[in-house]
Amino acid sequence: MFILLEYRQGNRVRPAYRNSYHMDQYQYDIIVIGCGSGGLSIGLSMGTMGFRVLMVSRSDRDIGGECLNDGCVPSKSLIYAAKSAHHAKQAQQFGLSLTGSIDIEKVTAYITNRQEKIRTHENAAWLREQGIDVALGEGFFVGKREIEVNGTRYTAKKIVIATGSSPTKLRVPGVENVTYYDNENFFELATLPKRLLVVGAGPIGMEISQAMCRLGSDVTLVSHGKRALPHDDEKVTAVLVKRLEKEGITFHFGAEVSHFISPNEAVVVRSSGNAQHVHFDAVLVAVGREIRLESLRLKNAGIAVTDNKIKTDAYLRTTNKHVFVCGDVAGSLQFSHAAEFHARILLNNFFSPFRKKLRNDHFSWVTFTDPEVATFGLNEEALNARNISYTKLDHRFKDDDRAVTDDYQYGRLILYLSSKNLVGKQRILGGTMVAPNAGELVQELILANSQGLSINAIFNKIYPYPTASRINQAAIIKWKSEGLGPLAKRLLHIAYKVFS
Ligand SMILES: Cc1cc2nc3c(=O)[nH]c(=O)nc-3n(C[C@H](O)[C@H](O)[C@H](O)COP(=O)(O)OP(=O)(O)OC[C@H]3O[C@@H](n4cnc5c(N)ncnc54)[C@H](O)[C@@H]3O)c2cc1C
Ligand SMILES: NC(=O)c1ccc[n+]([C@@H]2O[C@H](COP(=O)([O-])OP(=O)(O)OC[C@H]3O[C@@H](n4cnc5c(N)ncnc54)[C@H](O)[C@@H]3O)[C@@H](O)[C@H]2O)c1
Repeated sequence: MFILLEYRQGNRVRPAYRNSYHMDQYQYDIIVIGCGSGGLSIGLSMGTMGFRVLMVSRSDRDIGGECLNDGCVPSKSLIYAAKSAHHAKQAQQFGLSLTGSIDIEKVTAYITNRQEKIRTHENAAWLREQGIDVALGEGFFVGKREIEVNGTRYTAKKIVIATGSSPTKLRVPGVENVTYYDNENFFELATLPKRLLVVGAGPIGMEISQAMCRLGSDVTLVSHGKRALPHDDEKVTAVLVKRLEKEGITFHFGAEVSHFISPNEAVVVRSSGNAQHVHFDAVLVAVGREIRLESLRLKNAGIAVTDNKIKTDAYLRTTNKHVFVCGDVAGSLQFSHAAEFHARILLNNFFSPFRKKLRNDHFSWVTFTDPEVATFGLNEEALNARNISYTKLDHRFKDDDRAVTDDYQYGRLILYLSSKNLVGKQRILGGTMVAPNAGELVQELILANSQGLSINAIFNKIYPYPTASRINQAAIIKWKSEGLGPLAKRLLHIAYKVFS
């Protein structure tokens, strides 16, 4: 029933018609507060269907949200620049000689240029061309179905809050004296910090640490957690950490910055109590996200908040039945595609009597380090918690021909398979991979997982040799052949005698 617009691909959309059926009691059919990944998905889809849509953004530059302005797009552009530099250095083993060093201003210019390309279809004028009204300013509630922006009030049948999240600040003594970055100012770097201290080993800390190390910074990473990427499989993240250590990053896990002695010196204390001094020129803080709700004046709309989170039901509906949440502000998984997924659920529920709940059982994410870490479906903890029986495949890449030619024999794929059902069908319940381009390699596994396909869909597929994704089939073939018992082998021998 609904069309989810692929706005990031720059499709031009014009409403096929403006709806003739107006709910004149309200100025708009829908108001969306926040024009990031979630808000744009909802607003553009509703606009395409001819509904009267008002989108609210703090400013024109804020359209595109964190993903375009301070998140995915600048970080992936930075990673691309760093990867190019890394590959050039790698080519020295084949006789190429390199001179010179990275010009960070050129890297920053590249990042800005990529953002501007996307901004051509993520800005107020473009949205208005699509027939969507845009109000620029901080939006807040003044009633159950009414908001105010810059002194003007607007009403709508439904309102969606898609206001995102903000970086958690590091609050330790002396922090006010250091050169402090988080994702909101990091991508405008004017100079390359010679020594960069990164706090936090989540996806931001890991992706940016590697990129900056490859661009020439001496990177030290300090993280509370005992390991990197706490939401991914430990065995897989250990492979990544080993690779990054080889590239020159120093890790301090189970540790925190207790205080800064000077603008260039931090005291790092391990959970054992041992303290160590770390010297740096700049600090990048990536210790998670906060949801800021004060400015929305939610009380005016009867929207309840618990533990600084908007109270919602499984359908992303707040305690005000006309108001919904979408994206990071929902306080669930915080990714651009999670925000798009929320938008799909809301759009479905706006138009269908068969309402969908938010369920993350088939969700996936990728950390864009090199190698990438890709995770999808249910992990071991979730399977055990739900008492689901499973078989675990732990497949190494050491004998994979493509891993040999392209030098990534360290790769690893973990898959969780269901038990056979009554007709002998086995499904992929979840998995994780660490390898170059793992995010692309697992796509067929994600399809099998989300569509409930049998593992035979992978087993029977003909893969061109030597595509990297043959590893998915290799894991299943290896497991099936190891499972051949004496009886099965005997039957095969008999069949061979009889039929050949
Ligand atoms: C460095 C970094 C890298 C990332 N990389 C990835 C990645 O590779 N892949 C991925 O899937 N995710 C990634 N993410 C996460 C992703 O950026 C977010 O999950 C996503 O942008 C959230 O979208 P959203 O629509 O919920 O919120 P946002 O994109 O934050 O949009 C919210 C918008 O609402 C506006 N707003 C807030 N309050 C108001 C108000 N009262 N009135 C008007 N406007 C308001 C804000 O200014 C903002 O423009 C990354 C994040 C960071 C920080
Ligand atoms: N590739 C991607 O999809 C991608 C990339 C970047 C960000 N994101 C999204 O953005 C979110 C935020 O990323 P993030 O990396 O900031 O957060 P995170 O919550 O994922 O990780 C925070 C890290 O900081 C550590 N930490 C917390 N407090 C600390 C302290 N005081 N001292 C030292 N370490 C501390 C934690 O142990 C953890 O390692 C992610 O959860 C993800 O949803 C996604």
